[in-house]
Amino acid sequence: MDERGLHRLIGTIIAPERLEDDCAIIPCGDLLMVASTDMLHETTDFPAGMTDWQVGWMAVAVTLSDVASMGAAPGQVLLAVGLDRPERLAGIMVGARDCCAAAGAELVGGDLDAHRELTLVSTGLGTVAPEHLVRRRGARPGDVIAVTGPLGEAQAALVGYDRHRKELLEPQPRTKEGEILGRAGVSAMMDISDGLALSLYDLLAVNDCGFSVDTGRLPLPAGVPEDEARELALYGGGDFELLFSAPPDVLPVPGVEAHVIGEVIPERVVLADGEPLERRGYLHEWTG
Ligand SMILES: Nc1ncnc2c1ncn2[C@@H]1O[C@H](COP(=O)(O)OP(=O)(O)O)[C@@H](O)[C@H]1O
Ligand SMILES: Cc1ncc(C[n+]2csc(CCOP(=O)(O)OP(=O)(O)O)c2C)c(N)n1
Ligand SMILES: [Mg+2]
Ligand SMILES: [Mg+2]
Ligand SMILES: [Mg+2]
Repeated sequence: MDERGLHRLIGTIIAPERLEDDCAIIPCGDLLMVASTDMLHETTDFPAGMTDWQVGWMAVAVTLSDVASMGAAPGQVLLAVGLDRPERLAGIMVGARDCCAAAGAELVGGDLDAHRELTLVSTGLGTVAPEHLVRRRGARPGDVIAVTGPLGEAQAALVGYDRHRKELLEPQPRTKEGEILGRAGVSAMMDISDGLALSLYDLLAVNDCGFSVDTGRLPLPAGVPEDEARELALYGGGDFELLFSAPPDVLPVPGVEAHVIGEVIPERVVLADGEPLERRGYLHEWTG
């Protein structure tokens, strides 16, 4: 069983539309509030050699990336820390604060507990005008598909390409880009935490159309042989670029690096170079 299967179970207990986007969407006066919460663990998310500052940074970055994917402006972050050793706390909190500051967000609260395995849960809030909200649903045939930067760099670092360690350990949430893209009128958006292929299948699940990618157009990690780089770009996790669709005349968007990688098609399939794309990537799994 993997997390997507268990999401279907959650969708029988709370409204399944609640699971369709990277964030929950909550009315907030004339605006909408978006809210994301994400859990990270030492063994699955913090590679050996990572500093405490980087641990705090990453925990905030992953949740602000979800806020950005809705077209929202980042606002507040709360960080719950299940702490294995007290001497780690200061570094973690400073990393979290610095990531908030870099994105224009504020660290306003959290929780603290003793825990055998270092476990961080970050909650991010943002706001957006209803007309600028972007959801995963909304892609239309004829739209282009684009991403905000190179894919596969985090996974490249995990398989030994040390030049990409900074991208793995200090992911940059695309908060500025998300807000600009929301105002520019992109039709659907999400962040790519689990790899491009899985993300395209997540979009497929909530849209009435399909997605066709030209692998020759993927922005690849530098310094990696091309075949391996393409594999990392399609299936590697931990990148945190934004994936979006938009009517072709929306691009280019000033202030946003956008790489067009394909187009939205009427058929409900995900294709790479005209062939069905494998549905695999970074998934939490339960054995037994
Ligand atoms: N245990 C849960 N209970 C309720 N909603 C959940 C739960 N886990 C995930 N979700 C919701 O499902 C959606 C997708 O979550 P997830 O796959 O973690 O997205 P992301 O990769 O963007 O963090 C989000 O809207 C999230 O709030
Ligand atoms: C050991 C290890 N593998 C991979 C990564 C890269 N990475 C960071 S977060 C993440 C996936 C996103 O985490 P998840 O808990 O799935 O969050 P969500 O998709 O809900 O945002 C990955 C693959 C990592 N940091 N450490
Ligand atoms: Mg996401
Ligand atoms: Mg999540
Ligand atoms: Mg994930």
